[in-house]
Amino acid sequence: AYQWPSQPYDDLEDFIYSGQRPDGSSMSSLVASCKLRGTTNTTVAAEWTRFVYHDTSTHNITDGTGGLDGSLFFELDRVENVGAGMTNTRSDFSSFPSKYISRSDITVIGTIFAVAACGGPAMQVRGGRIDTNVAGPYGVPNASDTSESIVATFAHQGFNISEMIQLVACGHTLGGVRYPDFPDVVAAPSDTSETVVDLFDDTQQFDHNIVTNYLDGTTRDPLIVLNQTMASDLKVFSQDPTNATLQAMSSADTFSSTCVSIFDKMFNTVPNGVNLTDYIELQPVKVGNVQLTLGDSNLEFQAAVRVSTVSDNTNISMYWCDKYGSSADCAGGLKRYASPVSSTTVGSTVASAMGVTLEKYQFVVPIDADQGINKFWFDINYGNGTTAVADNNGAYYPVAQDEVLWVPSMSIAKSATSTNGSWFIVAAVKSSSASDISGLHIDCIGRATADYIAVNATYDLALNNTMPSKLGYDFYSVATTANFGVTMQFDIVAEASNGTQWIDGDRQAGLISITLPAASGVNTTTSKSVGGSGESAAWSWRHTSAGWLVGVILVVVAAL
Ligand code: HEM
Repeated sequence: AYQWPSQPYDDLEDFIYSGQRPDGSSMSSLVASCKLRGTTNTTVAAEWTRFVYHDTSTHNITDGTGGLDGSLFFELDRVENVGAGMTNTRSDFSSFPSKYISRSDITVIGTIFAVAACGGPAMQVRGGRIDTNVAGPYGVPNASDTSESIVATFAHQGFNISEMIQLVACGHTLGGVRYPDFPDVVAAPSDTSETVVDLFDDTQQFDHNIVTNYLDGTTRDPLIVLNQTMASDLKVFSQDPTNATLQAMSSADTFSSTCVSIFDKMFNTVPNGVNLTDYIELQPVKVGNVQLTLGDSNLEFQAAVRVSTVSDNTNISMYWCDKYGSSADCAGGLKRYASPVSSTTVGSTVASAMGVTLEKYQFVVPIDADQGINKFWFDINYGNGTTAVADNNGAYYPVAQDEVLWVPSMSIAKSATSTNGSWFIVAAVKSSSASDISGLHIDCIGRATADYIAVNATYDLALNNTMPSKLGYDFYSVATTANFGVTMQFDIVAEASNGTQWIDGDRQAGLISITLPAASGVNTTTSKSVGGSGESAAWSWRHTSAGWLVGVILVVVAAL
């Protein structure tokens, strides 16, 4: 069962289903509602879907090289990749790769956002693709290629004739062919400064019209009915003279299920040696944005919990145990709890296609430095008679350490207008441990760079005497110098002389300038029952009404 924390799963899951980066910038919204690209009559979704196939195309099934590895980002000057759609897509994707989500993962996730945005199925994908930083071999078929050459090219990529037909039909249900990129196919409009896209079928939707129109002879597909030298879809489809492959995908349902399975094969076309993650499933309750840091007069703890299928009556509380003092680890049953400071509706086009609504509840609470926090969990009252406790399968959500903490409020974001500027990073180290610490550094990575190449760098932090100690912490800082691009993620690592390491991991420099709402008030309870869900510090059960019943029985048995 899924357990938090779990990278890269956590970041992939949240990006796929929330559709956005941790700082709120949404990739999914770029394609939502099957949006048209600018003033053209093709869609952003179509451009993104063409892009994924062209990255796949460098795969060589014989020696296992190439495939989805992000090489396409360096191949757009090739004739096989001509078209404004390709450069638009590269630019759309460029700010979203992150520590655990590669450029090639973004390319795949972009396609599932695209398909779902245009009424297609919600597809599940894996993560873990590894990017190359150089162009790969040539490999995309050109419309002018002979039938034999097109078949051989797909075979080289690992697709047989029927899979080739399926892949082309599933791709060419979206978008079309544009003048001026393909003047040999599409006739020039009267005003040649315009972009005209001749669509493959009459709809912008991800639907089976591309198939039925071909089968009943009404197709308008420009790669079938226009310039016959360039009639690549005709060359592809007529490899099966009986049309059995297209017949088998000529209903809405069979088209959808065939495309899910052939796209899955395409998405998993990666170089040998790349181990993809499991399929990334939606977690009904997902914890994120967890951070313990220093506020003005207290420590401050933040966490967000994303919950599906909530209503206006849904009520959520965060509970936690102290780390120090007489109530450490909820001794005596003492728990603290607070309400969220805000909530936001999130959700990618994939979540919408699944019919799921997602709400992210943000918690910000003051923590007394003498009490600390060692674990937290959530009590959810859905408001419809159902309650649940989200406690990480009984393990609770741990707060790993408080020896070294990032302080975003004292750190400084690089200038928004400069791509080159540095981030000023401040870490707080417990004064009681400071003398024991033999090394303090940050390991940084930026993947959203101007040249698409990940930048890694490590910096030592030095004691900053201009920042007086407070709340039992000393302050250390460093100004980064490498050009990490739009966002940077880092781990702060402190090493004690006895070899112990304390890590404040997976911090996001992109969160520096984000102002959080004021902290909520903190309540305290020693009651065994939390919010009617039967939760207690000593034991817990997570299952809604049935869990509550089991809880009542256990309480009765315990009382006897
Ligand atoms: C024989 C193989 C293929 C050939 C020769 C071919 C050729 C083309 C051409 C010439 C265009 C017009 C591009 C433009 O004007 O920007 C196009 C568009 C497109 N292709 Fe393919 N294609 C092939 C296979 C595929 C596959 C396998 C997929 C995806 C699975 C795909 C997805 C798309 C999409 C979505 C568009 C529309 C792009 C837009 O509207 O901007 N194609 N294709």
